[in-house]
Amino acid sequence: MRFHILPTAADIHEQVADQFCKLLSEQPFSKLGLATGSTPIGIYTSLVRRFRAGEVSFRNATSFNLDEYVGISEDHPESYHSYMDSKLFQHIDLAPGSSYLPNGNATDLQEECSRYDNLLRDAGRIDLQLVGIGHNGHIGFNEPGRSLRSGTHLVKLDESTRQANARFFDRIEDVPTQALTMGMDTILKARTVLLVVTGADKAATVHRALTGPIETECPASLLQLHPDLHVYMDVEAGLHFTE
Ligand SMILES: N[C@@H]1[C@@H](O)[C@H](O)[C@@H](COP(=O)(O)O)O[C@@H]1O
Repeated sequence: MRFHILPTAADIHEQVADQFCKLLSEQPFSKLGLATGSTPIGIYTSLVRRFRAGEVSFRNATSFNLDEYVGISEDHPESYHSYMDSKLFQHIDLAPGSSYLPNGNATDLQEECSRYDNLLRDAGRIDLQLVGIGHNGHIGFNEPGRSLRSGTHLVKLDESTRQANARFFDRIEDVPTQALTMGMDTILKARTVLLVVTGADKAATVHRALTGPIETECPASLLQLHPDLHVYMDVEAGLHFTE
């Protein structure tokens, strides 16, 4: 586990974008694991800027997202399809058909989970997996519980997750109650995982996840088992690691 505690979130955005650019220049056919939420937005902004400056190309890359809500359409402004399109995909040269997200509107959600797992299996290991962390220690939408699932699966979102994500919706009632998420096994199989955490409100969560017991009640704690985990925190999020 390598810790990078940086002065500001902006520093993290640049360093993480550097990692993506370095990988793509060395291995243009890389498989990228992408995340949503507010934390990675600055990383995507930096990648778009570097693409426009001719510093990076995604032409030969493939991307897989961690998760998607169930019950809102793909073109809903808060769907993760819309998020990825507006923050990254429509601004870069990733080839059409090379970016994958689970389909939260599939008529048969179990079949959709199998389809996504088959795509992931056929693609092989993800080279660089970006993840954030929820306040309750979730990764993707792998919520705390007595057990965790290895593959892509349907989850009932925690009330605390719905409350946390309510800021993106008009009303709490509009926040979906379910989602599809990549499972922990797929995340842990990625060659390199970049965990990005910013803000004082996540300090206790990330400290518990990375120094506490490995337990399904804190899905992010399983990242302790990963052989190439890089943790990027700003000083606020990294508070308990430096005191
Ligand atoms: N499914 C996403 C996660 O992938 C993300 O890590 C988490 C934290 O989001 P934020 O970065 O907005 O705090 O929220 C969502 O629930």
